[in-house]
Amino acid sequence: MLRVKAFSLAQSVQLAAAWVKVSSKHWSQWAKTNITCVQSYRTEQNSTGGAAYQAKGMGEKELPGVLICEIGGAFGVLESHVEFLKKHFNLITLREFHRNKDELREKIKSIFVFECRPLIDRELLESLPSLKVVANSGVGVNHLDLKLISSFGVKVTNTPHAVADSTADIGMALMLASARRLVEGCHIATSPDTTHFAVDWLGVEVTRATLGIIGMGSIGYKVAKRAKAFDMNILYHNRNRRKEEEEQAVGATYCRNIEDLLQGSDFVMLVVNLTPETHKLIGKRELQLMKPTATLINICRGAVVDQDALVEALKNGVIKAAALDVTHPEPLPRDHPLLQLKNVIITPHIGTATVQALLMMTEEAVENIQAVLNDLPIPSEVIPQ
Ligand SMILES: O=C(O)C(=O)CO
Repeated sequence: MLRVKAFSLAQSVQLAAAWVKVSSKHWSQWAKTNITCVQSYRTEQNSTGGAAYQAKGMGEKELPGVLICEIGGAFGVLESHVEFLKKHFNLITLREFHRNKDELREKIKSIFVFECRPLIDRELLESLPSLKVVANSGVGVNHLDLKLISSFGVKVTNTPHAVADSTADIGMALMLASARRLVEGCHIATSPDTTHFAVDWLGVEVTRATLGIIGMGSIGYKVAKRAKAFDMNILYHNRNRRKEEEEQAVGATYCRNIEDLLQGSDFVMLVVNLTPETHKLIGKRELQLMKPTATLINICRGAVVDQDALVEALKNGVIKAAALDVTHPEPLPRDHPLLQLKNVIITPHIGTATVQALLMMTEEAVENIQAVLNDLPIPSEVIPQ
């Protein structure tokens, strides 16, 4: 289980005060820097209220070392983010580190994790005596061994705010696409065999339908906001109940029992962290509780669903359809039964695949690292429990 710290208004004020205190204390150190707040995505409820510091003109003093996997490629830092990162850090790739361990090991204060890389194992942690923080670019940290990392006195941070809008959008896109059978429609419209438009099926409307959201963190709440605009009835289940005013703002009803949510929803959307507790949270029993007309939407992690049970439920009409941005594994083997089913839509884990989200993730990760290195309150720390 993990807990993510989000800042309240009072904490944000505290953060600002702490920042002023620290920055004046270390003013000579910072005097040559021009610090600009680059964040624009934390203006709403749920926001950290923290600031991302874009430091300019720091060339004269040595920048803190941050270990990255590589630049470019599937698991590397995006080329377009390199200049921004270089304003804050001395970027050291894993390859450079292995080539020049003796000189670099003391210099590396943080690791920037992008798309699960670099792999943070005991060997790497033991070789980095000055390491203070592992900054994950993304919200899910199931690829990190939180206990192991914390046993080295190293903090872990993530970027729940940067990912929230884009991931909520994918949830809505999948729900609408499944309800209106967009993929089949697209196929008919573009197929070379189509001579006239003959659609022998109908979709359903999401308007006034009931959406059950399992997991009401930053992303779940953004989904609820969007669903409210579609006049949906909203049920939600979360470990911690939201404040009454937050529930009212989106018209969401809390279900203490997941069973009530499953039985009452036309669409069930999964937005939880993957932890031992949520592994296969949706199995045969849970699918059987859902309406035969219901659709399951997964935008968190594939392993939250028992996929064998899902295949059976979809084949046997236990539920109507599934729309999945995540599977286990990714991608699925090409002969996986989920890929053969007509009532399934699968996208390749694109919850945060937008220009804006990726940039904000990098900014939020930088903000977290800066906070740890400067002993400021950390906007998004992940605490192992
Ligand atoms: O932020 C994350 O954890 C993601 O999975 C991005 O889609």
